[in-house]
Amino acid sequence: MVVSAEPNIAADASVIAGLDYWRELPIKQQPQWPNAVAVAAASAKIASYPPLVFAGEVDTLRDRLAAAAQGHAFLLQGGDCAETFAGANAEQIRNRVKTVLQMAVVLTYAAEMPVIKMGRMAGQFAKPRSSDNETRDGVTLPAYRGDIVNGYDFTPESREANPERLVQGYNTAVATLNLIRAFTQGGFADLREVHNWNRGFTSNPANARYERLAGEIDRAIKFMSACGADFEALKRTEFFVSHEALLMDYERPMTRIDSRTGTPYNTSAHFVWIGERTRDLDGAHVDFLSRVRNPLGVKLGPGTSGDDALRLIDKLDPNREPGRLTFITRMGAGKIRDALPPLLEAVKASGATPLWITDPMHGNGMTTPNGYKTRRFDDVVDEVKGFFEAHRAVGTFPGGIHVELTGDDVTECLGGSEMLDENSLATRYESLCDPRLNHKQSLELAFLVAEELGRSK
Ligand SMILES: O=C[C@H](O)[C@H](O)COP(=O)(O)O
Ligand SMILES: C=C(OP(=O)(O)O)C(=O)O
Ligand SMILES: [Mn+2]
Repeated sequence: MVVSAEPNIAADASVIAGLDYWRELPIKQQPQWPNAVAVAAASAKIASYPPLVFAGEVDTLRDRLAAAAQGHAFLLQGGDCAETFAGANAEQIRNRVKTVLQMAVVLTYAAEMPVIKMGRMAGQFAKPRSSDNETRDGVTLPAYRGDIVNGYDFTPESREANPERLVQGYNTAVATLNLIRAFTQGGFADLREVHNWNRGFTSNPANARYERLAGEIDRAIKFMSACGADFEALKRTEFFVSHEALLMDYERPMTRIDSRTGTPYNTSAHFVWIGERTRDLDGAHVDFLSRVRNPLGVKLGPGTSGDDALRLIDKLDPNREPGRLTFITRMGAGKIRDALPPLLEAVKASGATPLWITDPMHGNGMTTPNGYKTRRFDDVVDEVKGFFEAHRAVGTFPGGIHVELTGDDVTECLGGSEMLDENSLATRYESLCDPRLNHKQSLELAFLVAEELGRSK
């Protein structure tokens, strides 16, 4: 990746060779591609395309996350469980960006600190699955693994992994990121406008409980305005993109040597994370990601021991670099109060200071009798509360939230102020994988997290 007229710094041959060492290691959750030659051709094509992000932006994000790890910023990470190619249209991208911006205003006010805005966007196309296959009415086909691998339609043709989708994934990520940059740099993110959208939400009698906080923000903005604050600067905002680094035939060709430093960056996103199912210490994903400079996340489920966390730190952040490592805990509302404190204690005792954030979605899944994967809004909120309680008890900083959400009015999660029930799930269930908070549920969560942030001060 040539980024300047400065002399290019080449990577050591051993660094480049190391980027392929994962091929020697056990690997999980990869598709059964029918045609290895076509996969190699697609990966080579992707490798020849421009990076999505510049390494300097990735470094900026690392600095921002370092501030969060030290208790001076809060991370808001959100977006679809599985982005789709069809969903990469102006309206749906706008709604998601808008939702994250609206949540961020509320959280910024409550936390009294910067909120780092990050989408599960522009690359969240590959899914790990509990089962390799899906059976419907006695017919068994490969599971849907995300649009970058195969189609959702339940036919043998659609479910076969198709390497052309790798290139389509790249192109869709490019188009998505381009629009995100346009929205967040071009005036759409204007603080006053975003706050007005929130007034629309709180003026609904169902959300009266949040009216007081919205009123306070209103007064704060009027005060800033009266003082002559530079609202021009507040028309733009930083926005980072992230996804689970799962599909190696995409992640490897997107990894390039930064000409400024001679070190590898995964240029498919600013931030990538390793999922709960692929975080084996001796596995391919951990090895590969240990070699890139991006800030990394690792999902930690309820079975994680203190020792597991410490060994992940040693492997992924041996130099204890501020902002390098984020632990994304996803314990489940019923387990977090028991499972999280010992982890926090063990890591704290080691002297390491990763950023801790909560994913209150993935430990709270359930399936309704009529077959919908869903989550209860109350469980999501309860896990967030348990996260804050655990950090308060141990004296560590609850540094952010990671949520599956959409800006659309879907009916995928139960509850919230609209009180969605099991019968309403069928009305507008669009997720191809896990259920997302809809626009209103997302805003409501932001107001509830704001209350917790207030308590933590
Ligand atoms: O998003 C996370 C996983 O991919 C998802 O929860 C797996 O779902 P499954 O259990 O239906 O395979
Ligand atoms: C697969 C996911 O989560 P986890 O690895 O925590 O199960 C996800 O974030 O969509
Ligand atoms: Mn998910």
